[in-house]
Amino acid sequence: MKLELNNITKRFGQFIANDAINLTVNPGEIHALLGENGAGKSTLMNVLYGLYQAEEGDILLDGKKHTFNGPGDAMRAGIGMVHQHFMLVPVFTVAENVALGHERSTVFGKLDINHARAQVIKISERFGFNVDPDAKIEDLPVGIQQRVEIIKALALDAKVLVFDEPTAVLTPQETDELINVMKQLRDEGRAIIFISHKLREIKEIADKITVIRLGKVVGTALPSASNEELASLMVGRPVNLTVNKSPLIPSEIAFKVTNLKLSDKNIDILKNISFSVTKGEVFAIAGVQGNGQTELIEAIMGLRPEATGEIELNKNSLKSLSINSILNLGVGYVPEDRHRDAMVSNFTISENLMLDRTQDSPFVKNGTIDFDLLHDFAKQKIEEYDIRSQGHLSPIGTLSGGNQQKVILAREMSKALKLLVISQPTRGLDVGSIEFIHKQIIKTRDSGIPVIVVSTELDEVYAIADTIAVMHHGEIMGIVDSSTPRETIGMMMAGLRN
Ligand SMILES: Nc1ncnc2c1ncn2[C@@H]1O[C@H](COP(=O)(O)OP(=O)(O)OP(=O)(O)O)[C@@H](O)[C@H]1O
Repeated sequence: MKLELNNITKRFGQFIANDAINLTVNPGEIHALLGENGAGKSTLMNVLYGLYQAEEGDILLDGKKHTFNGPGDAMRAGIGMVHQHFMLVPVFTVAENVALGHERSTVFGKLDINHARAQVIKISERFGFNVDPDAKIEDLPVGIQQRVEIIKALALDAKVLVFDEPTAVLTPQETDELINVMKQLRDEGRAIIFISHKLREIKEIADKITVIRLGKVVGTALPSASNEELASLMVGRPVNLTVNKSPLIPSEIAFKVTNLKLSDKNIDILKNISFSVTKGEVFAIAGVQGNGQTELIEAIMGLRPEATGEIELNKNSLKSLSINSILNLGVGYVPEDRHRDAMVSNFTISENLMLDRTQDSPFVKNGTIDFDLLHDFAKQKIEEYDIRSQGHLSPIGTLSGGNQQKVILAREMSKALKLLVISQPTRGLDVGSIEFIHKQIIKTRDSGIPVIVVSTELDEVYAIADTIAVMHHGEIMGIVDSSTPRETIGMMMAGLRN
């Protein structure tokens, strides 16, 4: 089915998120949408899926005009969406989730779980998905949950499929598998829209690329374009993807973990972890997601009191301190799940910039908040971090994913720091913002602060790390310096000791 979006304009108040956008996607084509954080990609997809109604413009499927008042209309017309944040009901089974939302469709009639189960099995077999129709969503890893979203779309035989940053939360192997599935869907003649900030993936699978900036289409490109060409088309200026940094100056140990152990139901999650970080050092923890990195950071931040071993910052034990006490010591913390742990959606940007700053808060005087000071601070950070929004009083939930991440980074990196702990610093950020955040991390390091970064992106690890530790199955496979070849790191990620 051919999709045409003609002159789509979507406003939020005075703000124009999509400005007369034209996009045509043919059957059997993977069409990538590329654009900076806040460029308007997700908004356009939400218009297509009936979540938003455009003020102007038309949606055409095989030349026929459609109006979608909700996702149900879009789904029935043959549009499927795999969301950035899954829209599944966690306490329901896979089959129940597949049946949900389809209840008014002719395919399912009423909530027909048996039919849904059969569909799950059939589609799983076709794509080699290995998904159990009776498993509960909340018990499944993210990679499998995503497959459920794909099954849900295919159960209604979606002819146009939208993948909005589907690889952001996947392991490299899951990404490769997803890329194969997308190719298979294309070869079956479906029209596919793919949104990603990862130029490598776009170049690997896209047939065409449309670039959006500030709500407008600014150009198209072929997958053969260089990274630099794509980046500058997207950001509107040249982007330098390598960070300049001076060599690590040997210094005293500021942070130390000794024999940290954690187990859950007799399974060892952290096995005797020991490492130290000096002042002014970026210590990166690499590894495939799910090898204990999350739990290690949680233990450091006081969120895993059951862990044994020692954790010290400037020779003071952090063990048995609460997360609040640790934050109040001057630890900046950017958690991996920003929605759950780092922001309050309906609070403004200003209010979110103040969160967690209870004791040392520069914005609180005599027990009251100095709003003028807070708003000035927010305006300054919006400028400095290039946070695209309608101002400091916008609720953070209305910002694009990448811009939400920038607010959290701005808050944590602006504290009087003794230690900075960041998980997946640039997840969901565009290349221009990645360049900026990497520079900020190096600036923090150069001011003598120890920095711990967890990242599943090897490019990122190499761009900023002085020292690299690789985790595998809850263990550190080796601690090496950043001149170590990628192959060695890759072998450690697969479980071989250095
Ligand atoms: N419900 C809303 N209310 C107000 N403004 C909104 C709303 N939804 C989106 N916006 C604004 O529209 C702009 C486009 O956001 P959108 O999420 O489409 O960007 P994006 O290109 O998908 O970015 P990212 O790459 O960061 O996900 C942003 O500036 C955002 O703040």
